[in-house]
Amino acid sequence: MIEEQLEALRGTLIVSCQAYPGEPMRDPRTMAQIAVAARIGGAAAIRAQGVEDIRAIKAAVDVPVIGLIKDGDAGVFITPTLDHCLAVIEAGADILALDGTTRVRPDGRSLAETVAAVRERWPGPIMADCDTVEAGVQASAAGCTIIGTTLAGYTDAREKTAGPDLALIGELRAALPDAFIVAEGRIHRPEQAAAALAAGADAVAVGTAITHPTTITGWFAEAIADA
Ligand SMILES: CC(=O)N[C@H](C=O)[C@@H](O)[C@H](O)[C@H](O)COP(=O)(O)O
Repeated sequence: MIEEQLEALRGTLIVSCQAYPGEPMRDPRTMAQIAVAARIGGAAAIRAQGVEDIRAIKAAVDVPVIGLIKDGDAGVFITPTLDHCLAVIEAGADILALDGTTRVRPDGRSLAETVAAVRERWPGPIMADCDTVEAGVQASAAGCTIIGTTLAGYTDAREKTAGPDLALIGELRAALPDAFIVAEGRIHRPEQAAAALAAGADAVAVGTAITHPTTITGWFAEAIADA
């Protein structure tokens, strides 16, 4: 079952549809419309934040929804505790995404304990948002189904690369030949998505460059100001 779900994602584009606290598009209906637009454009899965967005997007698209809950923006903040995991599952996500780093989690559980507790209740795919090779290896050993580079450059462990961390993708592929690896983070141009696959990723997740107009507008405004 999980194998079939992964095969359907191999070589595809995942689109992350998220608006941040206080932003004008922070509305589940808006996020669902963006998700449908991304689906029409070719997204094979949608990544969504928060119980309400997960529910709204699940009802609107016919592709898997990767669900997470962000709590805060420092330390462990992507689906940081078991309770957050259970809320994502309860909201109907097809794939559970959670922090996959080796850092201490707010509820005191390790990643392995969290995954084991989820597994007592739910058999679906789990995506670990990792920052290093060590984190990816640990997450894979803990039973996570998908290893993402989501947090590379967002912890103290690695420099933040300007584009995707292609070196980490290659290192993860070498360390985990059989893992399903998703390249995520700072993929801003189509050729970077292709490069991430060439570096060893099985699928590519893009957020900002497709679904965050404030940032995209800023890129253009800055280029004009500097011209
Ligand atoms: C670090 C963190 O909080 N990443 C979040 C994870 O869900 C999102 O804010 C990103 O938009 C997502 O990972 C996609 O990445 P990018 O927007 O760079 O294409």
